[in-house]
Amino acid sequence: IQNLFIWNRLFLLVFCNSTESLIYFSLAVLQALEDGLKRADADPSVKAVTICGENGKFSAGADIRGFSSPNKQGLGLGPIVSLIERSEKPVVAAIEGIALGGGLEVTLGCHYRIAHVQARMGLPEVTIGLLPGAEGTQRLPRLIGVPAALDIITTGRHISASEALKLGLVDEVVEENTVEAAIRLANRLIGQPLGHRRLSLKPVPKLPNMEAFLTEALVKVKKRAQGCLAPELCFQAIKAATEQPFADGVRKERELFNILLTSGQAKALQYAFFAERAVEKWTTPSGASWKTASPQPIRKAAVIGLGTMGRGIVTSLVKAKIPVVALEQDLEYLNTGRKAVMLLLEREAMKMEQGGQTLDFNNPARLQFAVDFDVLRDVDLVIEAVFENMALKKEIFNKLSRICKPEAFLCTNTSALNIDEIASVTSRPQQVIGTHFFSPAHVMRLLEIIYGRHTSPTTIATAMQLAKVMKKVGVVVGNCFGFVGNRMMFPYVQQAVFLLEEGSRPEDVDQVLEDFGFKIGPFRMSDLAGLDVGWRSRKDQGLTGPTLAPGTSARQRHGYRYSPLPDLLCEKGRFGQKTGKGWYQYEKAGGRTAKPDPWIHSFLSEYRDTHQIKTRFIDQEEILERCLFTLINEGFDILAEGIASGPEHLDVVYINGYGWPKHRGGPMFYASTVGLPNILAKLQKYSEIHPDVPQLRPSAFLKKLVAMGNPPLNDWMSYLHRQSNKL
Ligand SMILES: CC/C=C\C/C=C/C(=O)SCCNC(=O)CCNC(=O)[C@H](O)C(C)(C)COP(=O)(O)OP(=O)(O)OC[C@H]1O[C@@H](n2cnc3c(N)ncnc32)[C@H](O)[C@@H]1OP(=O)(O)O
Repeated sequence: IQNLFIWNRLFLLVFCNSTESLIYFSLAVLQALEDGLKRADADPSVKAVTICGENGKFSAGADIRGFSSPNKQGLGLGPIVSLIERSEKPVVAAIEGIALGGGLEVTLGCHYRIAHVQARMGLPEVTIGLLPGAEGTQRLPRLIGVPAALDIITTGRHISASEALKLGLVDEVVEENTVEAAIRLANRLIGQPLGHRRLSLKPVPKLPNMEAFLTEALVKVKKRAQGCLAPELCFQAIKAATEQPFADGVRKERELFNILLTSGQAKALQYAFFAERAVEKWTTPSGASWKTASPQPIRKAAVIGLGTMGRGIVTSLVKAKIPVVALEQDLEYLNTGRKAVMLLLEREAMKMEQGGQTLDFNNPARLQFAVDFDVLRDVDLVIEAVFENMALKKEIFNKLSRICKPEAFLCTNTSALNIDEIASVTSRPQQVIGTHFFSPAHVMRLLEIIYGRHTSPTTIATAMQLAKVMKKVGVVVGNCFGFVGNRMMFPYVQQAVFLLEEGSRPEDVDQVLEDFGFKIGPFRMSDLAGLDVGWRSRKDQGLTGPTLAPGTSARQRHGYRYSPLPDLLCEKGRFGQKTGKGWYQYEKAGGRTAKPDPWIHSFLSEYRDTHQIKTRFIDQEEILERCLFTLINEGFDILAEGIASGPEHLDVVYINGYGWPKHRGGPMFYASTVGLPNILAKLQKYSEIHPDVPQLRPSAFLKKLVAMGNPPLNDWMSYLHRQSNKL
């Protein structure tokens, strides 16, 4: 696993691992590192040591899977870092590619660090629910000071070599061969004193107002953490470095690390890390798979429609360096859209400049605006992003099918519409695919990729590749109303509204779900998205509006419970933030600060009186269970129907597109922690109380899993013998 060379009085320790392209520490690597260091120390012919990675990558840190294995790999790294630091012979780290987590902590034990100009460094442990537990929380503040260490450790962000140089994290940045530069430096250092380079012996640089700084920093860390434990414990470990000698700080670090390691949050976050990577390996029930399908190159793309979604999609494509044509129906819409896109791009360019990057968008070869479909003749891929109207989308796709070159891919940005119906008006249904972006599209990471009955594996692979280039998480799902995300969202929002009928207020329901960890509760979310969006869809479905059959009961549709509350609000022009009033009131139309609205409270009382609904007190447990368990229940149906190929797909969708708290691992992971028998029992209870709500009736798949003894989440799919896509 490790190559050790004695070469010209220099000991070269090379991390390498024959089976993985990334080097992460297994027990064997740690053991070899320790043995190598001891050998170098004991051999009088060795005068200096250089540590580097194989194949141009230093190390991705500890093997994350090891944290949930019984012998907890990686936990022995701290003493090895100390061993490096104590070495009487100069040790130089040659950082190429990445040095993350334990990888970077190893370099902190080294006496000098040289990085390649393209190297990235970071301590991302916080993102997997941990802290840098190999003495990193004690060494980093000593090296670069408390504010910078706090930022790097509590956010887990990666930093570039040039930033690392500015911060003093590395001593030198080189453009050529890093290992040779490190060897040269190590040779120069032979016989030089090393005491001042041992970080454990250095004091933490003082700040004139350390106490006030830490108090303020803690408030910020907690606010950003939104219920996640790791950032705060990272903070505590760094604080210990400012207050205690190194050895005591290390003891505190270990204590805090163990709290995190045994917390459910670390497990959930590590599950989320692997889930995100698992969804890249997509498959469909018909046997198409990432293994056999190859993406086609996208050299030029087009976006049709410059509304909110289109603007964000254009911005994402420009940022991904894909030349793009932005198309609108007429010059007036085009000019409005162009202004909005340019504004977004200017803001993005400013953000990127702060990170030392540039964004070129004033070049017509990169970004072109047009009203004529003829400009689409040479594009490789079109993303249609007009509003949700089947007739309009079909008209556009028919036109695209005639104008675009035969090999061009046609994508529709839709949140619920039938991909097959849209594809049916083209002569190339195999190249039609749904790409459901989330608003704002240049910010949100999720891209739901929906294959239709005829979509080819190449088309899916191309859409997935596009997601990757746009730095999004693509999740391949089947075609059904609402796909995965919105389909699971419908029962959740529906329960939230039913709870209002029964006695809750919007702010009560939102509070419970925000305390659970959602970024915003269902009512704040509806106000943000606009209540008119759902209203239009319900009118299209004939659930409300002029097409509703006369005499239809106000609170029933097709024999099931229905709440007209959102329709009534829309009829009063309360569309949410955009009109300054929705489930909440806002300071003005377009305002962002939601305030509970006494008008809504009396409107709800009147409504309950009119429909003779007895108001009752609804506790937090019921709010949480009814909202979350119906969402999860729908998830089990989705899995049973083969709309998604595993629970991790649903979890990745929810974490990246719906503000589900990542430290709870996603809805299906959460279900596995609550226990499927508990979920089933609660759904049965609520379903008996509300027999007219089919969404509360437990999914057959959930029942089956409980009957099979509540197997672990990894095994769920093996209990489905045959998957079939409903559409
Ligand atoms: C008491 C002492 C305690 C602790 C000491 C040390 C703690 C740690 O070091 S914790 C680990 C810290 N490191 C990380 O969090 C890095 C995680 N990895 C990444 O961020 C990325 O993988 C990457 C930036 C390193 C590379 O990104 P990319 O090139 O996009 O590749 P992938 O993400 O697709 O990864 C490829 C492949 O490798 C697996 N993998 C990556 N890092 C780890 C790891 N640290 N442990 C285990 N596995 C890792 C990843 O899952 C992919 O696997 P598959 O190909 O099977 O999907």
